[in-house]
Amino acid sequence: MASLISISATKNYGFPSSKAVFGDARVQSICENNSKTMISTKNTKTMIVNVATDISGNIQSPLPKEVATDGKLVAWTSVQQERWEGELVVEGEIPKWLSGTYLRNGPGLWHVGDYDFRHLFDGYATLVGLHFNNGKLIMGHRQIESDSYKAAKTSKKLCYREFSEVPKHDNFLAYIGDLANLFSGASLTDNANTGVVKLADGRVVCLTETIKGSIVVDPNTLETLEKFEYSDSWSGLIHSAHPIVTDSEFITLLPDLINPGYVVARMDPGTNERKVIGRVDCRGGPSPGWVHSFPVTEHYVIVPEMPLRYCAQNLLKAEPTPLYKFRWYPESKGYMHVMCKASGKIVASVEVPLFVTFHFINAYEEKDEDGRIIGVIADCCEHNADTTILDNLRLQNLRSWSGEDVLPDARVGRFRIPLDGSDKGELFAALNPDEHGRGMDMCSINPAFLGKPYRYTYACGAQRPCNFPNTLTKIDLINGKAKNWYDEGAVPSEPYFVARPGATEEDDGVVISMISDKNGEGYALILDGSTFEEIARAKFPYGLPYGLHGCWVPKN
Ligand SMILES: CC(=O)/C=C/C=C(C)/C=C/C1=C(C)CCCC1(C)C
Ligand SMILES: CC(/C=C/C=O)=C\C=C\C=O
Ligand SMILES: [Fe+2]
Repeated sequence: MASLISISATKNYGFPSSKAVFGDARVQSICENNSKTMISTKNTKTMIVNVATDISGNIQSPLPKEVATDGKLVAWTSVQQERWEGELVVEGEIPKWLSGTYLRNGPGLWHVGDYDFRHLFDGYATLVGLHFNNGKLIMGHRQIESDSYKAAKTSKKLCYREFSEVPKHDNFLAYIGDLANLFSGASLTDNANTGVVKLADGRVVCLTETIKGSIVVDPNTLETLEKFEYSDSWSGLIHSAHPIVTDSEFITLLPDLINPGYVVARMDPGTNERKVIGRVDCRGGPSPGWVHSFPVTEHYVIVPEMPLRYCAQNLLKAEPTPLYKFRWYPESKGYMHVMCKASGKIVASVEVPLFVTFHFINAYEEKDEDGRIIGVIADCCEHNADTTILDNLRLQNLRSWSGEDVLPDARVGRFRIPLDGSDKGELFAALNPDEHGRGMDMCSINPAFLGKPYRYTYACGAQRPCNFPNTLTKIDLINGKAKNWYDEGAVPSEPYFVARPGATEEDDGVVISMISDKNGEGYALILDGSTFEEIARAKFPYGLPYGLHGCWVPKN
């Protein structure tokens, strides 16, 4: 395993050295000082790794140790150690133009001491970086140093409210205190485990659904730099985990739990100040629908009002409910609202069939022959209005798969929202879901097509039977066809499209994914965006846990 790592050359720090064996590769020397370990191998190359500590603060071996996984999938197993960095051996050829860093964030550590978390979304954030340069690939991973993670490490217990986990109280007074802290936001997690975005001003921010869980990181070292604090006076505690981020724009959606509705806000590059674009009141009740993501078109922000709504009673509960902090309100119906980016005015608000989605894929404006905008198309990974997907993502379910086909069906849900004043919109499958095995989530597109008519999306699909999306799929929304990549027993993470500089075709680029394979190992996979064939892969020193979303930081 370790022999697959070609170790990168660095300067000699001149520390005293000793001999050791590095996996099955002969290590000539290991030099240690406080926090850095320098490892040299026969071929004179050297790698710097940081001394790793586990969640209890115990020093772990700085070396990538043999994976204690009994050769089984590690996608749902806590990361082996706090951090690691080294060069990977590349099989195949990484295009020389691919120059920059792919960052992927996600929950990667699901326990504090002996206590095991229950839901995928509870895990402490693990940031993985793939640094591409001139056909070479250096990988690193590192835990994000949120207050929540640091407090758990120090006190050896859960200290903040995570997605489904709530700290235990010693007595009734402590419980009352915790409730007060829930309303002030003090007890909410800042565990930024959902995604990572590169802002137009260059800052790289890890995010989750709590506003306080926005953390600035260094894309090169993966180091936690500081909290991202908004300088405006918006007092809400939560936001969409997926803002719209481009080289010029940052748009976010703030659900209002007190006066059910959503505030749409923009933040200019170089500032931390959100400025309100507009507000939309909910049409159903009693609270706003969960809004993990939302799409935009060139002129509009699309605000989804999903019948799976935030639920005050469930927020107060100490034990997870089947729908966690949410409740399914089919009688409240589902709606799609269209807000003009320039004026903040609502130009359409339509009732749509019931839907369940985490991720919108893209949206665009439909025009008539005279070029007049007549409607909006908004595509999402839609779970057939079935909320069971949320409970499927419980770790016990993910870890205990015994071969049955238990992944609920999903499709590319396409909303058609008329802009002619009609009060109903449509929702239908954009292509036959069998094309992608009736599994569909964790999507990406060519970012140049954000908000515009587009043809391709990349996502995770299904080869059944399965309990989790297990393929990578390239979907052609014009021809209604999908091409699928599959490695038996493996779990691939979000396929992320990076366009070739100067490309004119929408799918001219590469697709990057990280794979947890059935043997407990893992690798970075590079597919050609056009043919969807593998062009390169590079094995990790050990398998990594599943991660959610990524971003691309080009080398400047
Ligand atoms: C990982 C992921 O995709 C989603 C994470 C969501 C989180 C951490 C949600 C946290 C919440 C609380 C701690 C209380 C308030 C409600 C809610 C936003 C669900
Ligand atoms: C991983 C996932 C759903 C998979 C089901 O098909 C959802 C992740 C949501 C948060 O980012
Ligand atoms: Fe997400």
